[in-house]
Amino acid sequence: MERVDHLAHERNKSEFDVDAMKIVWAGSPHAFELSDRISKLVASDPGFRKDNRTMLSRKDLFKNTLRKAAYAWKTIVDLHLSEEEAAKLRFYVDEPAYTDLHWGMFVPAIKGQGTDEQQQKWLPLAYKMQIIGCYAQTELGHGSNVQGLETTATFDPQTDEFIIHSPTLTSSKWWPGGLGKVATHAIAYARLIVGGRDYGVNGFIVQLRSLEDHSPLPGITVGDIGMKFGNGAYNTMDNGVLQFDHVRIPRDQMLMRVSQVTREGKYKQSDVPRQLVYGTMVYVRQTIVADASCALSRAVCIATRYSAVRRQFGSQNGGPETQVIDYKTQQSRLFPLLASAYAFRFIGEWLKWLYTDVTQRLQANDFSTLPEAHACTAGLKSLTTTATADGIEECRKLCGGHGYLCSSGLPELFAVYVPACTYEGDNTVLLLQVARFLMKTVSQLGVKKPVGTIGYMTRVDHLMQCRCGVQRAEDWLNPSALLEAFEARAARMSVACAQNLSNFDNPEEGFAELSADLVEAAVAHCQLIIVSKFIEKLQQEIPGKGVKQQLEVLCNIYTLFLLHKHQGDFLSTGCITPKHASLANDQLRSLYSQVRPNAIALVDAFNYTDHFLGSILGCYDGNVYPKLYEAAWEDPLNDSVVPDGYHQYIRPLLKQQIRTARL
Ligand SMILES: CCCCCCCCCCCCCCCCCCCCCC(=O)SCCNC(=O)CCNC(=O)[C@H](O)C(C)(C)COP(=O)(O)OP(=O)(O)OC[C@H]1O[C@@H](n2cnc3c(N)ncnc32)[C@H](O)[C@@H]1OP(=O)(O)O
Ligand SMILES: Cc1cc2nc3c(=O)[nH]c(=O)nc-3n(C[C@H](O)[C@H](O)[C@H](O)COP(=O)(O)OP(=O)(O)OC[C@H]3O[C@@H](n4cnc5c(N)ncnc54)[C@H](O)[C@@H]3O)c2cc1C
Repeated sequence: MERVDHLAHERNKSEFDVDAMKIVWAGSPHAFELSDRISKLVASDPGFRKDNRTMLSRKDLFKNTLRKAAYAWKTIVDLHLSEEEAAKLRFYVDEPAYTDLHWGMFVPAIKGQGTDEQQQKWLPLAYKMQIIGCYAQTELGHGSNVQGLETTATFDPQTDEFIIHSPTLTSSKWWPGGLGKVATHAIAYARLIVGGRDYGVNGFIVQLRSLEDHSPLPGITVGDIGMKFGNGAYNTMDNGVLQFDHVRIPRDQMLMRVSQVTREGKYKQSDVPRQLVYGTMVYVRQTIVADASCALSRAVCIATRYSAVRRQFGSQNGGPETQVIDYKTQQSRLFPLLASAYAFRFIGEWLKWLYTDVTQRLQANDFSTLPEAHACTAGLKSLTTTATADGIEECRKLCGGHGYLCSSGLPELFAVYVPACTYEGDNTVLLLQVARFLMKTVSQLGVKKPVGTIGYMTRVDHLMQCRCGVQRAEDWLNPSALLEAFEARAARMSVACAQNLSNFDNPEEGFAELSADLVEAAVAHCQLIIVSKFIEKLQQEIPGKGVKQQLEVLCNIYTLFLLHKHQGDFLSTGCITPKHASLANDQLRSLYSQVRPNAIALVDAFNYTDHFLGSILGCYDGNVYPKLYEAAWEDPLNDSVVPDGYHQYIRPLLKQQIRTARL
């Protein structure tokens, strides 16, 4: 049967080279080729089917995830896939699994915090998956407050071992992914106790399960913590609980890059900063920022295609009704999310560069950029995951009633995504870290020159009193006007917080009292980073007909949308006047009209397969209604015309009503 493209008329409207945009989105021709090839490989293999996920019981779902993970590994080995290809395969398989924590946290923790000898011993085993690891930091009683962890690792000089112990119920490890049912080993974080002295939290490699029959080793109590939010969704993951009862491990299983314990029981701190114990979190936060654009673009692709298919009201003389994408309200909700997906893509790329840079510096014992890397990863993780989780839910609403169906793909996407606002650092707690960094920067102005993402603070005197020069709506398209408005707002909010803080005798009390304002200042700073990196990206050469113009439109939408949404900040700090705000809004409306004919092509540029999207509403050909109709009949509830339970619960009720009616 010939495949009809119901969105062809939309694709014909586009004003730019979609193939060139696909390369910009992927990052390079090589990244595009890789992504395209692996996504098609996964989509065409029935072993990676995922359309029944929301209908399975937890046990069946979990077993199916184990099957897929093993099948993915077999595919990687059989096809001799490179590390890069394997990572893409995991991405397109699109099912959270214990392997994420093994590759995403266990391996990086050993690499970042292990000595050379430790890496040589453990990494080959982990690379071949002869051991499977998890990252066991969080406890029942403490997640955010890492220094409050209670698990102990006490050095026993008699036997040259550490004794790992959970002294209280609240010290039970709680949440680690992969721990519940799969991991054979953990990087367990525990308080290091040597000679009766507490040296704070450190990582230890602890074997949990037998490599022969998978039973927990003596002293280990381990299991799954139970069902989580949503059908399917993150329930493919075995988040676990773990208690240690005086479990002994050899001394050399303490990760010793940051600090060491000698055979004689002496504690030694190396010259790398203690914060490197937190290094794995910095790495993962950076990957989470890159992932935000993937999750948001997926939701936006579904909502954009469906908005072009869906018609409601407005028929004239019996003609077709209006496509809902043509309503200005729909555009004002959808297009900023489309622009955000692109903005997050580019900030993810930049953050990857920053992370690589800081890692190289750390290897050369240059720790100078670590505080900025921590502030950027923490702040951008917070900002992008919050916006993405909210954006996915907005996309569901943009799809009306059908968005609430699991077959739209949006409920599961939301349920899988939303814990990103909590894991790897609660988003508010992370913004407070950014705020601390900003307050330190302001307090050191004149003493230490701010560089990198806080470089704008060198012009603080100008930014405190500059006036916006915008006179006509088009003036808002000038990148300098936009940048200055965002810089002035961020600088003024930080300086105001710093001034308010100075009124407190006790700075910590002041910080706690003003924390809500500090979080807002941190948001302003992080938004400025995203805006400025988007603008920088556009200063580069970007090949392809009309590609750069489209990106300029998206950059302006992203920036002016933020200005509109946060106009309270911009007005109260005096960075702009109500007239400027109103002109910005006029400009935004005109930008929505410019993006409208290109909307479908802009989501096609993500190059997602129908398998990856997992959504009837977002399917490439836009043939939504027949597919929805067919899918309904495939629901297990429709296996029989008369439901199970009819004789037990419906028929007696109906009969009883007949008797009552006769009375
Ligand atoms: C199929 C086959 C496939 C094969 C191929 C496969 C390839 C596969 C690849 C798979 C990929 C999948 C991706 C993974 C998926 C993820 C899944 C989700 C996992 C989720 C895991 C987790 O969820 S895991 C737990 C995370 N749990 C937190 O996230 C706790 C937050 N809580 C804190 O993070 C701290 O506790 C908090 C608040 C800072 C206060 O810490 P505190 O009290 O000690 O600190 P203070 O505030 O006193 O800070 C003291 C000084 O340290 C500075 N500083 C603080 N942190 C710093 C840092 N990180 N780096 C540098 N510096 C730092 C600070 O700036 C101060 O500096 P200064 O003194 O100079 O001012
Ligand atoms: C799906 C999922 C997977 C996870 N995987 C892992 C894993 O693999 N390994 C692992 O070790 N952990 C894992 N975690 C745990 C996760 O890292 C923690 O839940 C997270 O760091 C938040 O900590 P918390 O739960 O203690 O939140 P809490 O700190 O208890 O937060 C509760 C509330 O208090 C607020 N709050 C806390 N402190 C402050 C403060 N100082 N100032 C202002 N407000 C504050 C927060 O903003 C939040 O609103 C996972 C969690 C989830 C949900």
